[in-house]
Amino acid sequence: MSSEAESQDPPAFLASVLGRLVSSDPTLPYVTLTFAQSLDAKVAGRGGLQLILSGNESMKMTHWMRTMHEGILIGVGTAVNDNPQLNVRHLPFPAQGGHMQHYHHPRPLVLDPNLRISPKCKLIYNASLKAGETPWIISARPAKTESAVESQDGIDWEARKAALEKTGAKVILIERDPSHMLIPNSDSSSYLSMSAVLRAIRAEGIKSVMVEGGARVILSFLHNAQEGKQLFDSLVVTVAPVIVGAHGVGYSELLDDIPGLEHVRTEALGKDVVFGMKAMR
Ligand SMILES: NC(=O)C1=CN([C@@H]2O[C@H](COP(=O)(O)OP(=O)(O)OC[C@H]3O[C@@H](n4cnc5c(N)ncnc54)[C@H](OP(=O)(O)O)[C@@H]3O)[C@@H](O)[C@H]2O)C=CC1
Ligand SMILES: Nc1nc(O)c(N)c(N[C@@H]2O[C@H](COP(=O)(O)O)[C@@H](O)[C@H]2O)n1
Repeated sequence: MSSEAESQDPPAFLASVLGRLVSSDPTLPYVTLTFAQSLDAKVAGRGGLQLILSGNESMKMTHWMRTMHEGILIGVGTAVNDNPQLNVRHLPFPAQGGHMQHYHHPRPLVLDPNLRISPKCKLIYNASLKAGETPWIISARPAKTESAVESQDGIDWEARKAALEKTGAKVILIERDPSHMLIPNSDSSSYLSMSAVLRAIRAEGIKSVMVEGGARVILSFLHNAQEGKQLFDSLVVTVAPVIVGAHGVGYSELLDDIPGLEHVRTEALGKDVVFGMKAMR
Protein backbone atom coordinates (compact mmCIF):
# COMPACT_ATOMS: atom_id res chain seq x y z
CA MET A 1 0.00 0.00 0.00
CA SER A 2 1.41 3.41 -0.88
CA SER A 3 1.94 5.92 1.93
CA GLU A 4 -0.34 8.27 -0.01
CA ALA A 5 -3.23 5.79 0.35
CA GLU A 6 -2.65 5.84 4.15
CA SER A 7 -2.76 9.62 4.33
CA GLN A 8 -5.56 11.70 5.85
CA ASP A 9 -5.95 13.51 2.52
CA PRO A 10 -7.30 12.32 -0.84
CA PRO A 11 -4.63 10.79 -3.11
CA ALA A 12 -2.88 13.27 -5.44
CA PHE A 13 -4.08 11.04 -8.30
CA LEU A 14 -7.66 12.18 -7.67
CA ALA A 15 -6.73 15.85 -7.48
CA SER A 16 -5.05 15.68 -10.87
CA VAL A 17 -7.91 13.80 -12.54
CA LEU A 18 -10.90 15.54 -10.92
CA GLY A 19 -9.47 19.02 -10.42
CA ARG A 20 -11.81 21.30 -8.47
CA LEU A 21 -14.95 19.33 -9.42
CA VAL A 22 -16.58 22.35 -10.96
CA SER A 23 -18.81 21.95 -13.99
CA SER A 24 -18.24 24.29 -16.91
CA ASP A 25 -22.05 24.37 -17.37
CA PRO A 26 -23.85 25.94 -14.39
CA THR A 27 -27.04 23.98 -15.21
CA LEU A 28 -25.24 20.63 -14.76
CA PRO A 29 -23.25 19.05 -11.94
CA TYR A 30 -19.62 18.01 -12.34
CA VAL A 31 -19.88 14.29 -13.17
CA THR A 32 -17.30 11.57 -12.47
CA LEU A 33 -18.12 8.22 -14.06
CA THR A 34 -16.36 5.50 -12.11
CA PHE A 35 -16.46 1.73 -11.70
CA ALA A 36 -14.30 -1.34 -11.21
CA GLN A 37 -13.92 -3.96 -13.92
CA SER A 38 -12.09 -7.18 -14.62
CA LEU A 39 -9.39 -7.49 -17.31
CA ASP A 40 -12.16 -8.62 -19.68
CA ALA A 41 -14.34 -5.56 -18.91
CA LYS A 42 -16.93 -7.25 -16.68
CA VAL A 43 -18.44 -5.40 -13.73
CA ALA A 44 -20.38 -8.33 -12.20
CA GLY A 45 -20.52 -12.10 -12.31
CA ARG A 46 -23.07 -14.56 -13.64
CA GLY A 47 -26.64 -13.27 -13.36
CA GLY A 48 -25.36 -9.97 -11.88
CA LEU A 49 -23.57 -11.56 -8.93
CA GLN A 50 -21.85 -8.69 -7.10
CA LEU A 51 -18.08 -9.05 -7.36
CA ILE A 52 -15.57 -7.35 -5.10
CA LEU A 53 -13.09 -6.50 -7.83
CA SER A 54 -11.27 -3.63 -6.09
CA GLY A 55 -8.53 -4.45 -3.62
CA ASN A 56 -8.16 -2.52 -0.34
CA GLU A 57 -6.11 0.30 -1.86
CA SER A 58 -8.36 1.02 -4.84
CA MET A 59 -11.49 0.62 -2.68
CA LYS A 60 -10.03 3.28 -0.39
CA MET A 61 -9.51 5.50 -3.43
CA THR A 62 -13.19 4.96 -4.33
CA HIS A 63 -14.22 6.04 -0.83
CA TRP A 64 -12.05 9.17 -1.15
CA MET A 65 -14.00 9.90 -4.33
CA ARG A 66 -17.25 9.35 -2.44
CA THR A 67 -16.32 11.93 0.18
CA MET A 68 -15.22 14.45 -2.49
CA HIS A 69 -18.60 14.44 -4.31
CA GLU A 70 -21.93 15.88 -3.19
CA GLY A 71 -23.97 13.07 -4.75
CA ILE A 72 -23.48 9.40 -5.69
CA LEU A 73 -25.68 8.05 -8.48
CA ILE A 74 -26.61 4.46 -9.28
CA GLY A 75 -29.30 2.73 -11.33
CA VAL A 76 -32.08 0.80 -9.64
CA GLY A 77 -30.56 -2.46 -10.99
CA THR A 78 -27.62 -1.93 -8.64
CA ALA A 79 -29.88 -0.80 -5.79
CA VAL A 80 -31.95 -4.00 -6.06
CA ASN A 81 -29.09 -6.39 -6.83
CA ASP A 82 -26.38 -5.14 -4.43
CA ASN A 83 -28.40 -3.34 -1.76
CA PRO A 84 -25.43 -0.97 -1.36
CA GLN A 85 -24.71 1.58 1.38
CA LEU A 86 -22.86 4.21 -0.70
CA ASN A 87 -21.49 5.94 2.39
CA VAL A 88 -17.85 6.56 3.37
CA ARG A 89 -16.35 3.78 5.49
CA HIS A 90 -12.97 2.74 4.12
CA LEU A 91 -10.99 5.87 5.01
CA PRO A 92 -8.52 6.32 7.88
CA PHE A 93 -10.32 6.09 11.20
CA PRO A 94 -10.55 9.66 12.53
CA ALA A 95 -8.91 10.55 15.83
CA GLN A 96 -12.17 12.07 17.04
CA GLY A 97 -15.65 10.80 16.25
CA GLY A 98 -16.42 7.98 13.86
CA HIS A 99 -16.52 7.84 10.08
CA MET A 100 -20.11 9.11 10.05
CA GLN A 101 -19.34 12.32 11.92
CA HIS A 102 -15.90 13.00 10.46
CA TYR A 103 -16.34 12.53 6.72
CA HIS A 104 -18.72 14.11 4.24
CA HIS A 105 -21.10 11.43 2.92
CA PRO A 106 -22.51 11.89 -0.58
CA ARG A 107 -26.26 11.93 -1.11
CA PRO A 108 -27.38 8.66 -2.79
CA LEU A 109 -29.30 9.28 -6.02
CA VAL A 110 -31.10 6.30 -7.56
CA LEU A 111 -32.43 6.27 -11.15
CA ASP A 112 -35.68 4.39 -10.76
CA PRO A 113 -38.40 5.08 -13.34
CA ASN A 114 -40.62 2.24 -12.08
CA LEU A 115 -39.94 2.76 -8.36
CA ARG A 116 -38.59 -0.77 -7.91
CA ILE A 117 -36.33 0.10 -4.97
CA SER A 118 -37.42 -1.42 -1.65
CA PRO A 119 -38.45 0.91 1.18
CA LYS A 120 -36.47 -1.54 3.37
CA CYS A 121 -33.18 -1.13 1.48
CA LYS A 122 -29.95 -0.28 3.31
CA LEU A 123 -29.85 3.25 1.84
CA ILE A 124 -33.12 4.10 3.57
CA TYR A 125 -32.36 2.11 6.72
CA ASN A 126 -28.92 3.73 7.08
CA ALA A 127 -30.39 7.21 6.65
CA SER A 128 -32.81 6.48 9.51
CA LEU A 129 -29.76 5.69 11.69
CA LYS A 130 -27.85 8.74 10.40
CA ALA A 131 -25.32 6.37 8.81
CA GLY A 132 -25.70 8.01 5.42
CA GLU A 133 -27.64 10.79 3.71
CA THR A 134 -31.30 10.28 2.89
CA PRO A 135 -31.53 8.90 -0.66
CA TRP A 136 -33.27 10.73 -3.47
CA ILE A 137 -35.08 8.52 -5.96
CA ILE A 138 -35.32 9.95 -9.46
CA SER A 139 -38.37 8.81 -11.36
CA ALA A 140 -41.08 9.85 -13.82
CA ARG A 141 -44.83 9.31 -13.78
CA PRO A 142 -45.85 6.37 -15.98
CA ALA A 143 -47.00 7.54 -19.40
CA LYS A 144 -50.76 8.20 -19.55
CA THR A 145 -52.78 5.52 -21.35
CA GLU A 146 -55.51 6.18 -23.94
CA SER A 147 -58.17 5.24 -21.41
CA ALA A 148 -59.71 7.94 -19.17
CA VAL A 149 -59.47 5.55 -16.22
CA GLU A 150 -56.01 5.59 -14.63
CA SER A 151 -54.04 2.47 -15.55
CA GLN A 152 -53.21 -0.13 -12.89
CA ASP A 153 -49.54 0.64 -13.54
CA GLY A 154 -50.09 4.25 -12.59
CA ILE A 155 -52.02 3.34 -9.43
CA ASP A 156 -49.34 0.86 -8.32
CA TRP A 157 -46.59 3.39 -9.07
CA GLU A 158 -48.39 6.03 -6.93
CA ALA A 159 -48.64 3.50 -4.07
CA ARG A 160 -44.92 2.70 -4.30
CA LYS A 161 -44.12 6.41 -4.36
CA ALA A 162 -46.19 6.96 -1.22
CA ALA A 163 -44.48 4.02 0.53
CA LEU A 164 -41.03 5.40 -0.29
CA GLU A 165 -41.94 8.93 0.80
CA LYS A 166 -43.29 7.57 4.09
CA THR A 167 -39.75 6.42 4.92
CA GLY A 168 -38.43 9.98 4.44
CA ALA A 169 -36.87 9.26 1.04
CA LYS A 170 -37.40 12.02 -1.50
CA VAL A 171 -38.84 11.15 -4.91
CA ILE A 172 -37.78 13.62 -7.58
CA LEU A 173 -39.92 13.54 -10.70
CA ILE A 174 -38.66 14.48 -14.11
CA GLU A 175 -40.64 14.78 -17.32
CA ARG A 176 -40.45 11.79 -19.64
CA ASP A 177 -38.61 12.88 -22.76
CA PRO A 178 -39.93 10.91 -25.77
CA SER A 179 -37.04 12.21 -27.91
CA HIS A 180 -34.31 10.96 -25.59
CA MET A 181 -31.65 8.83 -27.17
CA LEU A 182 -32.37 5.09 -27.16
CA ILE A 183 -29.53 2.59 -27.18
CA PRO A 184 -29.93 0.26 -30.18
CA ASN A 185 -30.46 -3.43 -29.30
CA SER A 186 -31.05 -2.67 -25.62
CA ASP A 187 -34.15 -2.49 -23.43
CA SER A 188 -33.74 1.26 -22.99
CA SER A 189 -37.28 2.42 -23.84
CA SER A 190 -38.23 3.07 -20.20
CA TYR A 191 -34.98 4.88 -19.36
CA LEU A 192 -34.93 8.44 -18.13
CA SER A 193 -33.15 11.05 -20.21
CA MET A 194 -29.72 11.29 -18.58
CA SER A 195 -29.33 14.98 -19.35
CA ALA A 196 -32.78 15.69 -17.83
CA VAL A 197 -31.72 13.69 -14.75
CA LEU A 198 -28.50 15.68 -14.38
CA ARG A 199 -30.27 19.02 -14.84
CA ALA A 200 -32.83 18.02 -12.18
CA ILE A 201 -30.09 17.01 -9.75
CA ARG A 202 -28.28 20.32 -10.27
CA ALA A 203 -31.55 22.24 -9.83
CA GLU A 204 -31.90 20.48 -6.46
CA GLY A 205 -28.52 21.90 -5.44
CA ILE A 206 -26.10 19.00 -6.13
CA LYS A 207 -22.96 20.43 -7.75
CA SER A 208 -20.88 17.26 -8.14
CA VAL A 209 -21.93 13.64 -8.76
CA MET A 210 -20.03 10.40 -8.74
CA VAL A 211 -21.74 7.82 -10.97
CA GLU A 212 -20.96 4.32 -9.64
CA GLY A 213 -22.91 2.17 -12.09
CA GLY A 214 -24.21 -0.36 -12.77
CA ALA A 215 -23.74 -1.80 -16.22
CA ARG A 216 -26.72 -0.12 -17.92
CA VAL A 217 -26.02 3.27 -16.39
CA ILE A 218 -22.36 3.07 -17.46
CA LEU A 219 -23.52 2.06 -20.96
CA SER A 220 -25.93 5.04 -21.07
CA PHE A 221 -23.19 7.54 -20.25
CA LEU A 222 -20.74 5.99 -22.70
CA HIS A 223 -23.36 5.66 -25.45
CA ASN A 224 -24.25 9.34 -25.08
CA ALA A 225 -20.53 10.15 -25.35
CA GLN A 226 -20.20 7.94 -28.41
CA GLU A 227 -23.02 9.94 -30.04
CA GLY A 228 -21.27 13.22 -29.22
CA LYS A 229 -23.32 14.05 -26.09
CA GLN A 230 -20.71 14.21 -23.37
CA LEU A 231 -22.39 14.10 -19.96
CA PHE A 232 -19.43 13.25 -17.72
CA ASP A 233 -16.33 15.28 -16.96
CA SER A 234 -13.98 12.55 -15.80
CA LEU A 235 -13.73 8.78 -16.01
CA VAL A 236 -11.97 6.76 -13.31
CA VAL A 237 -11.77 3.02 -13.98
CA THR A 238 -10.22 0.47 -11.65
CA VAL A 239 -9.00 -2.62 -13.47
CA ALA A 240 -8.56 -5.72 -11.32
CA PRO A 241 -6.29 -8.61 -12.38
CA VAL A 242 -9.03 -11.17 -12.86
CA ILE A 243 -10.89 -12.66 -15.84
CA VAL A 244 -14.62 -13.15 -15.22
CA GLY A 245 -15.54 -14.74 -18.54
CA ALA A 246 -18.46 -14.54 -20.94
CA HIS A 247 -21.11 -15.31 -18.28
CA GLY A 248 -20.27 -12.07 -16.47
CA VAL A 249 -22.03 -8.71 -16.86
CA GLY A 250 -20.28 -6.19 -19.11
CA TYR A 251 -21.14 -2.70 -20.35
CA SER A 252 -19.21 -2.42 -23.60
CA GLU A 253 -20.73 -5.00 -25.95
CA LEU A 254 -23.07 -2.46 -27.61
CA LEU A 255 -20.53 0.37 -27.81
CA ASP A 256 -18.47 1.77 -30.63
CA ASP A 257 -15.37 3.89 -30.18
CA ILE A 258 -15.75 6.98 -28.00
CA PRO A 259 -14.09 10.24 -29.03
CA GLY A 260 -13.05 13.02 -26.68
CA LEU A 261 -11.44 11.03 -23.86
CA GLU A 262 -8.04 12.23 -22.77
CA HIS A 263 -5.73 10.22 -20.54
CA VAL A 264 -4.62 12.15 -17.44
CA ARG A 265 -2.92 9.66 -15.15
CA THR A 266 -2.53 5.95 -14.45
CA GLU A 267 -1.87 4.70 -10.94
CA ALA A 268 -0.97 1.24 -9.64
CA LEU A 269 -2.84 0.72 -6.37
CA GLY A 270 -2.02 -2.59 -4.72
CA LYS A 271 -2.91 -5.35 -7.20
CA ASP A 272 -5.08 -3.00 -9.34
CA VAL A 273 -4.44 -0.36 -11.97
CA VAL A 274 -6.57 2.79 -11.95
CA PHE A 275 -6.99 4.87 -15.11
CA GLY A 276 -7.94 8.53 -14.82
CA MET A 277 -9.31 10.24 -17.93
CA LYS A 278 -10.85 13.62 -18.67
CA ALA A 279 -13.75 14.00 -21.08
CA MET A 280 -14.11 16.94 -23.41
CA ARG A 281 -17.64 18.38 -22.94
N1 LIG B 1 -17.99 -3.21 -10.60
C1 LIG B 1 -18.59 -2.07 -10.34
O1 LIG B 1 -17.94 -1.03 -10.15
C2 LIG B 1 -20.06 -2.02 -10.24
C3 LIG B 1 -20.82 -3.11 -10.57
N2 LIG B 1 -22.19 -3.05 -10.49
C4 LIG B 1 -22.97 -4.21 -10.91
O2 LIG B 1 -23.85 -3.82 -11.95
C5 LIG B 1 -25.00 -4.66 -11.90
C6 LIG B 1 -26.24 -3.80 -12.03
O3 LIG B 1 -26.27 -3.23 -13.34
P1 LIG B 1 -27.63 -3.14 -14.14
O4 LIG B 1 -28.46 -4.35 -13.89
O5 LIG B 1 -27.29 -2.83 -15.54
O6 LIG B 1 -28.42 -1.97 -13.43
P2 LIG B 1 -28.11 -0.42 -13.24
O7 LIG B 1 -27.67 -0.19 -11.86
O8 LIG B 1 -27.28 0.11 -14.34
O9 LIG B 1 -29.60 0.17 -13.34
C7 LIG B 1 -30.24 0.17 -14.60
C8 LIG B 1 -31.69 0.59 -14.43
O10 LIG B 1 -31.76 1.98 -14.09
C9 LIG B 1 -32.92 2.52 -14.66
N3 LIG B 1 -32.59 3.66 -15.56
C10 LIG B 1 -33.34 4.78 -15.69
N4 LIG B 1 -32.82 5.60 -16.57
C11 LIG B 1 -31.69 5.01 -17.03
C12 LIG B 1 -30.74 5.41 -18.00
N5 LIG B 1 -30.81 6.57 -18.67
N6 LIG B 1 -29.72 4.56 -18.27
C13 LIG B 1 -29.62 3.40 -17.62
N7 LIG B 1 -30.50 2.97 -16.68
C14 LIG B 1 -31.53 3.78 -16.40
C15 LIG B 1 -33.62 1.42 -15.45
O11 LIG B 1 -34.57 0.86 -14.57
P3 LIG B 1 -35.85 0.03 -15.10
O12 LIG B 1 -35.30 -1.32 -15.46
O13 LIG B 1 -36.78 -0.03 -13.95
O14 LIG B 1 -36.37 0.76 -16.30
C16 LIG B 1 -32.46 0.47 -15.72
O15 LIG B 1 -32.84 -0.85 -15.97
C17 LIG B 1 -24.96 -5.41 -10.60
O16 LIG B 1 -24.64 -6.75 -10.89
C18 LIG B 1 -23.86 -4.72 -9.82
O17 LIG B 1 -23.19 -5.62 -8.98
C19 LIG B 1 -22.83 -1.91 -10.07
C20 LIG B 1 -22.11 -0.80 -9.76
C21 LIG B 1 -20.67 -0.76 -9.83
N1 LIG C 1 -15.10 0.53 -6.66
C1 LIG C 1 -15.81 -0.62 -6.63
N2 LIG C 1 -15.16 -1.78 -6.65
C2 LIG C 1 -15.84 -2.92 -6.64
O1 LIG C 1 -15.16 -4.07 -6.65
C3 LIG C 1 -17.23 -2.93 -6.60
N3 LIG C 1 -17.94 -4.10 -6.57
C4 LIG C 1 -17.89 -1.67 -6.56
N4 LIG C 1 -19.22 -1.64 -6.51
C5 LIG C 1 -19.99 -0.48 -6.19
O2 LIG C 1 -20.03 -0.23 -4.80
C6 LIG C 1 -21.34 -0.52 -4.31
C7 LIG C 1 -21.27 -1.15 -2.95
O3 LIG C 1 -21.09 -0.09 -2.04
P1 LIG C 1 -21.12 -0.31 -0.45
O4 LIG C 1 -19.88 -1.08 -0.11
O5 LIG C 1 -22.35 -1.09 -0.14
O6 LIG C 1 -21.11 1.06 0.11
C8 LIG C 1 -21.96 -1.42 -5.33
O7 LIG C 1 -23.35 -1.43 -5.31
C9 LIG C 1 -21.42 -0.76 -6.57
O8 LIG C 1 -22.07 0.47 -6.83
N5 LIG C 1 -17.17 -0.54 -6.60
